Amino acid sequence: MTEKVAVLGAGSWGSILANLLAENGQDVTLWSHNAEQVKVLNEQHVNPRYIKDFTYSKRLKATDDMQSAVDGASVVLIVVPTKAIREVGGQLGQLLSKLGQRPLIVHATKGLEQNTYKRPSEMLTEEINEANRTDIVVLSGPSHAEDVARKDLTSVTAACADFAGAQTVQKLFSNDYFRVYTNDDVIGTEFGAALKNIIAIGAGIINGLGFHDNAKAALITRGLTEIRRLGVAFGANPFTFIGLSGVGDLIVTATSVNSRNWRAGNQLGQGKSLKEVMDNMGMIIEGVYTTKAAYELAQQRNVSMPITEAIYQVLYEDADVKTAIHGLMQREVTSEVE
Ligand SMILES: NC(=O)C1=CN([C@@H]2O[C@H](COP(=O)(O)OP(=O)(O)OC[C@H]3O[C@@H](n4cnc5c(N)ncnc54)[C@H](OP(=O)(O)O)[C@@H]3O)[C@@H](O)[C@H]2O)C=CC1
Ligand SMILES: O=C(CO)COP(=O)(O)O
Repeated sequence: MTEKVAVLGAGSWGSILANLLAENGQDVTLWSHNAEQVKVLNEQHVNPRYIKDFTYSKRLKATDDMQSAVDGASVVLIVVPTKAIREVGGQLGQLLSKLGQRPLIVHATKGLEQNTYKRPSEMLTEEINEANRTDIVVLSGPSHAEDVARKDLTSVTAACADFAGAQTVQKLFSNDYFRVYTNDDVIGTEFGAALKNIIAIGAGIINGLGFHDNAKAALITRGLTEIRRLGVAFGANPFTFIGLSGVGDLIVTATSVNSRNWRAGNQLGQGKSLKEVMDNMGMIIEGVYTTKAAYELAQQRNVSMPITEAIYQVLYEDADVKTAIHGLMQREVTSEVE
């Protein structure tokens, strides 16, 4: 059955997920707040600022009018950076209330809100009335937009407390190159998604400093331990962290030159300033913001996250990268298994 889907956010990931759904035969409208980008998408089927050398499906329509995208949609997919979730979610909530609609809400955003430390699904719960949504589903996992664009084989997770919601998303997105698993652990899925970006920055720093595979493997493994620690403190299922939205996403982000977080860390390791790195990226580097949120949250909850703390010192306290990484090796020795 063809579903009417609205995709809100036309950056790298939103535009490629919208394209995938259009290719799957869904009736998709992609909303962007940028009228010029919409014109180019509709007339030339390209989105060069975000995905280079790629032609989008002619089935995909774009608009800068959120109401026309959302009107009649049974599914709304939100793919904007964490810092824009409240604004876009709030606009959506008002529209759905005005239109009297109750769609399935899906999001693919990876981060935690500054100061409140809320997960994207918590923000959406607050911004969209219960009467105007069925379930909220999180779509997450190892999935670089560039790889999905070229139809590399990709597997991800659809997480929802209600199995039916996760299953709807599974059916909607799955095809012969994009395989969706279900999970009922929304908390673990969102913590894994947000926190892996911190470790990816660390892995980039390690590379930029000239360290090799041993250091990378150790950072990823111990990084996963502290991601799990914080997630479990908030009620996550520990097994989620050995799944696609946990270690899967950590591997793809902490080992790939396609990762914006890894590239940011790599440049920091090579001696560039954070400002220089952020000015040049042109796309969201979620890990920079998540590091601050996770560091503060870990302090508040008394959860040990030494790698996050070291990255925080580099990003926010102007610590020397080399000293911060060596500091991790000089801590008191301890047991691996908790
Ligand atoms: N890229 C990827 O491979 C993947 C990304 N993600 C996650 O998806 C989320 C989005 O990332 P991604 O698409 O890569 O980011 P990009 O930086 O590529 O694009 C962000 C998009 O959001 C738009 N946007 C930003 N603020 C607002 C706002 N207030 N209102 C409306 N639109 C806004 C931007 O518009 P403008 O052009 O005007 O700035 C842009 O179109 C992130 O949380 C990321 O971690 C998840 C999996 C894979
Ligand atoms: O989340 C991602 C892949 O799963 C994208 O990571 P980056 O934002 O680091 O590019």
